[in-house]
Amino acid sequence: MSATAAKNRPLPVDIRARKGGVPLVSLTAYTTPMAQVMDAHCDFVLVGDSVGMVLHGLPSTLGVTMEMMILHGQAVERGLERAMMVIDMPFGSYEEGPAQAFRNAARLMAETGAGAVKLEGGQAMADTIGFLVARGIPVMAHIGLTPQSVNTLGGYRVQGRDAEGEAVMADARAVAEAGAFAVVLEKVPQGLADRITADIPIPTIGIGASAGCDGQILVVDDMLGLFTAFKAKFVKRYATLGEDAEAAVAAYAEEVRARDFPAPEHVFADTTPVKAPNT
Ligand SMILES: Nc1nc(=O)c2c([nH]1)NC[C@@H]1CN(c3ccc(C(=O)N[C@@H](CCC(=O)O)C(=O)O)cc3)CN21
Ligand SMILES: CC(C)C(=O)C(=O)O
Ligand SMILES: [Mg+2]
Repeated sequence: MSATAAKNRPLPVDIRARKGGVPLVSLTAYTTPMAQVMDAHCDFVLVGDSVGMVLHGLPSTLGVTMEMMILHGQAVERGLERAMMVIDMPFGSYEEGPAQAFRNAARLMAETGAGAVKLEGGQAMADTIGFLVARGIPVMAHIGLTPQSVNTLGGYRVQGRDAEGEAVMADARAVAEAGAFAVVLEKVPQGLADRITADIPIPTIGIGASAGCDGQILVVDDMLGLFTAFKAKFVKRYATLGEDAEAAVAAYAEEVRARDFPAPEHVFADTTPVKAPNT
C-alpha cells in the first residue's frame, strides 16, 4: 500500500501522543504475509535486525546489512495498510557519526516507505538522534540491552540492575531530550522501567521490561513458537507454529512414501472433461 493510499496510518507524532494511554502494541515482521496478519492488531510493526538471527540463521545481529533491511522492509510495507512501519538501522550503518546515520536512514526511509527508523544507544547516540530528527527523520531509540553491543556488554544480560540503573535512566532522558518519539527498553528491571516510564515524556516500549511501559514489543517468531533456537525469559509463546509445521511436514513425508499423496482430487484426468449439455 502506498503512503498516499493509506490515510489512517499513525505517524510518529501519533505514537508519541499515546504516552500514558492505552498501551501501544507492536511486533516485529520480516515478510508480507506476516505483516498482513498483524496489520489490524498492531499500532506499529518493526522490521527488526533480529531478522538476521530469526530468518537468516546468523549468530547475532552484527552481520545484518542495509540490503537485507531494505528487502525485508519493502516486503513488510507491502503487507501493511493500517499500522506504521519502523525499521532498524543495522550494525555499522550509523555509529560513525550523524552524517553517516543520515545517509543510511534516508536510504531506508526512501527505499522502504518506513515511517521511522530505530537505532540502538542512549547518551552516545543523542547527537545523532538530534541530527536526524532536525532533518526530517523520526527516530525511535533503543536502550537497556542493545543486542548490537553484545560483544562489549558480554552477553544478552539484564541491564541496569542496582547502581547501573542511573546510567539507563540517563540514556532514557538523553534520547527523549534529543527528540526521539519513543524508546524501546529491552531487558531492564521492572522497577527501573516503571521509573523511566514515569520520568520521560515519550512512550516507553518494553521487551523484558514492565507491563507498566507505554507499550510492548516481541519478536513475532518467538511469540508464535516459530523460532526455537533459544527462548528468552521475556518471551511468552502464544502458539506452537514450529511444532505444527514439523508435524505437517512429517505427515506429508509419510503420505508420499505410502503413495497416499497425491490423492485423486489432486491429479488431472487424461481426457479433457466435456461440459454436460443443458437439459
Ligand atoms: N528470536 C529473537 N528474539 C529476540 O528477542 C531477539 C533476537 N532474536 N535477535 C536480536 C535480539 C537479541 N535479543 C536477545 C537475545 C538473546 C537473549 C537471551 O538469550 N536471553 C536469555 C539469557 C541470556 C544471558 O543471560 O546471557 C534469557 O533467558 O533472557 C535475549 C535477547 C533480543 N533480540
Ligand atoms: C527486539 C526488537 C526491539 C528489535 O530490535 C529487533 O527485533 O531487532
Ligand atoms: Mg533490533
